[in-house]
Amino acid sequence: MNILDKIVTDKRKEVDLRKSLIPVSQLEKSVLFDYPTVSLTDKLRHSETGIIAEHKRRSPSKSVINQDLNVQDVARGYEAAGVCGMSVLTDAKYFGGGLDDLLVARAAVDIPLLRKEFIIDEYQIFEARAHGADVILLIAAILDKKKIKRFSERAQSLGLEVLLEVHNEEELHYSIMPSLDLLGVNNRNLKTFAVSLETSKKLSALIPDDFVKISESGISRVEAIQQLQPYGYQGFLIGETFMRTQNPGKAAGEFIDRMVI
Ligand SMILES: O=C(O)c1ccccc1NCC(=O)[C@H](O)[C@H](O)COP(=O)(O)O
Repeated sequence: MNILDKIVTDKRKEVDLRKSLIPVSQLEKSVLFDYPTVSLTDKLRHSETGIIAEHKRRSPSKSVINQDLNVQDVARGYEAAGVCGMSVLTDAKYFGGGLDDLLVARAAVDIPLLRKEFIIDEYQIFEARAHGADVILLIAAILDKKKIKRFSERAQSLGLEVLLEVHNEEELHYSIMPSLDLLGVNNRNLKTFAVSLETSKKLSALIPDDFVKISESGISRVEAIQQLQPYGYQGFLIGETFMRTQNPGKAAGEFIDRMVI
């Protein structure tokens, strides 16, 4: 079993339990459920830098990254740095996150928030809305075409934007559809953990121009972004590079300063 299979197997059990504890009708009563959302797509289209900064305590590929920080400080630091959006990992078992992290970030900042999660059930989209997300992630590698359509339409009906993540040409072919807002290419092979910016470069020409393109994972230097921009990428998802430091907001600010010189 590869890591994605393991995560999905555990996620199924977790989601079934959560559903039995908190019904959708209760999520719909959350104060945040009807709050206006903020568009990450618009922010990225009008940004010169396009940074989406992630809150990530640990990961299957790197184990512990940084468990000592306070999500509120990280979120405020990222916002002050001028990032376009923040990605909040909500998986507990493999990434040390949780839905509470999303709530704390929502209370702290106004920038668009991405719920970074392994979504396998519509229920998780209602959870995302109820906990203050503006955008959800759908990972093509763990969904079929029917589910991508159903989940993305559901998300948009709730006022959320949808970031679809792909890793290869095959995923791109079956998953592109009008109910998506953003197309992300993950440079990390989630089966082997090998990271290569070539994946973003190779797939860029296959992504229709009407989608905002995001390159995800393995970005540690401004030069990487300068290499990717000519391929049409307007968004860059960065986690470890910022989270390894004691002050991720400061690290993001310094990174952005180097981009605009
Ligand atoms: O990061 C991992 O090890 C990982 C393993 C299995 C599934 C997903 C994984 N990461 C999720 C992400 O997509 C990244 O957190 C995100 O793109 C930021 O990547 P990085 O800048 O390399 O931390």
